Amino acid sequence: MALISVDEALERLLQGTVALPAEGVDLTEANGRVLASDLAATRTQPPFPASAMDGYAVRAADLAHPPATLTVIGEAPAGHGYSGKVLTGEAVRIFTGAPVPDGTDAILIQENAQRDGDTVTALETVSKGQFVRPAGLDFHAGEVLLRAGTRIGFRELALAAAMNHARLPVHRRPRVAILATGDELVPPGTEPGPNQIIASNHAGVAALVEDCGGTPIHLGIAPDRPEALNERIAAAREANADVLVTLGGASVGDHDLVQDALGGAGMALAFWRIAMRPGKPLMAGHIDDMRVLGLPGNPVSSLVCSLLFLRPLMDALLGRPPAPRVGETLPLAVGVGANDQREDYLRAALTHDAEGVEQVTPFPRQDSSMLATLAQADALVIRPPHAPPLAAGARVPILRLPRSRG
Ligand SMILES: Nc1nc2c(c(=O)[nH]1)N[C@H]1C(S)=C(S)[C@@H](COP(=O)(O)OP(=O)(O)OC[C@H]3O[C@@H](n4cnc5c(N)ncnc54)[C@H](O)[C@@H]3O)O[C@H]1N2
Ligand code: MOO
Repeated sequence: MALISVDEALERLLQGTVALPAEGVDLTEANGRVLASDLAATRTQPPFPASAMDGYAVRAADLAHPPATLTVIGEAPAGHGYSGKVLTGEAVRIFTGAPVPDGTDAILIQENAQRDGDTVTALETVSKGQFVRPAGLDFHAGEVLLRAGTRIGFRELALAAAMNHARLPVHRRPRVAILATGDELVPPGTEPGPNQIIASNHAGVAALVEDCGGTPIHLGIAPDRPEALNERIAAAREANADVLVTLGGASVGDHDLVQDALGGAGMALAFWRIAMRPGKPLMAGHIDDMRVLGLPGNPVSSLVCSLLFLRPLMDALLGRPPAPRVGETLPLAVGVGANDQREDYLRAALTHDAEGVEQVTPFPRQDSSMLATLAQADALVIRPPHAPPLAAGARVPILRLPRSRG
């Protein structure tokens, strides 16, 4: 089978993918979830003209020539309000958030007022509307403020609460079963045998699944035996996985048994082997409605392919619009050589030159086993197939890597 392009592979992977059904969750459980329908305000906020300051509700015209003394006829704390009408020469003691009483049109802040028993003297003028939040300043009932496909974060959560939604319609979280394969692998925290290494890919992929809003299902490490693989593939189906991610065993070696096992379980192959580095042996298909993504075993390959393929698949399952793969370009700080037929994703550092212009430096060594350089990288430089050599200063497409603070 010939190598297919990254774009073609993405298209085949996402073909026919529909968003998972909606479910209702309490606001307290909604952080990180993706809205399944548009959300409109059920109320107007603020519902009444409200004071933005502690002070006195006044008629601005009364204070045209300070100092002006007014009679304090009542009090309006937040949550209560003053029910009477305020006439000329009168004021109401008011606190932040309280409804502005009838007849008043501005707030005199208490720092500019002198209280003396039943009277208050304004030391400054105020303009009409000063420190008054008109009704609906924030939003009006019926306004759609959050769209389907929006990922709920701390800001959206507070807004949904203010709109008086106690439960939110969100897409069910994609369930992603993750299966590491290979006799050479032992779990982190155990002592490897003489020819073994620590399995790392499942941990990174599971974290990415969580970051994308999915639930990882850990299927452990299957040794290179067909029965062991068959057993774990069956376990993925029993766990109702929406996606099965296999790690390793995707290439052409005698011990790369994954594709055979998946084929035996009824997988319809969408593609195998793509024109990408790292990630050549990537494979995709489906067993009934369970998607299958066969990631290459090399650690950097599996994580870069997760970013480029698993992330958009998760977005599609969550009803989110696909993020553009390429968009930004930056100047190279150093020259790069010509590329071959595989689209290359080079781990790179972002820095600023003397003029403060951001620039990108690909690391000199790009072996797909080197996880340390992936963790150090700020971005991936994308080199299209057959790209010519480029000198320092040439602009190249980049993909910023998600980074935790710190
Ligand atoms: N003759 C050829 N050999 C290889 C080709 C090829 O086209 N012809 N492709 C190479 C490329 S490119 C890649 S990428 C690798 C991927 O092969 P597999 O997907 O079959 O991966 P494995 O052989 O199982 O493992 C490769 C490498 O990664 C380590 N590994 C595997 N799983 C994990 C894990 N969960 N955590 C950490 N490390 C893992 C494994 O020990 C190997 O070192 O094939 C090339 N070969
Ligand atoms: O494609 Mo492999 O992922 O070059 O190492």
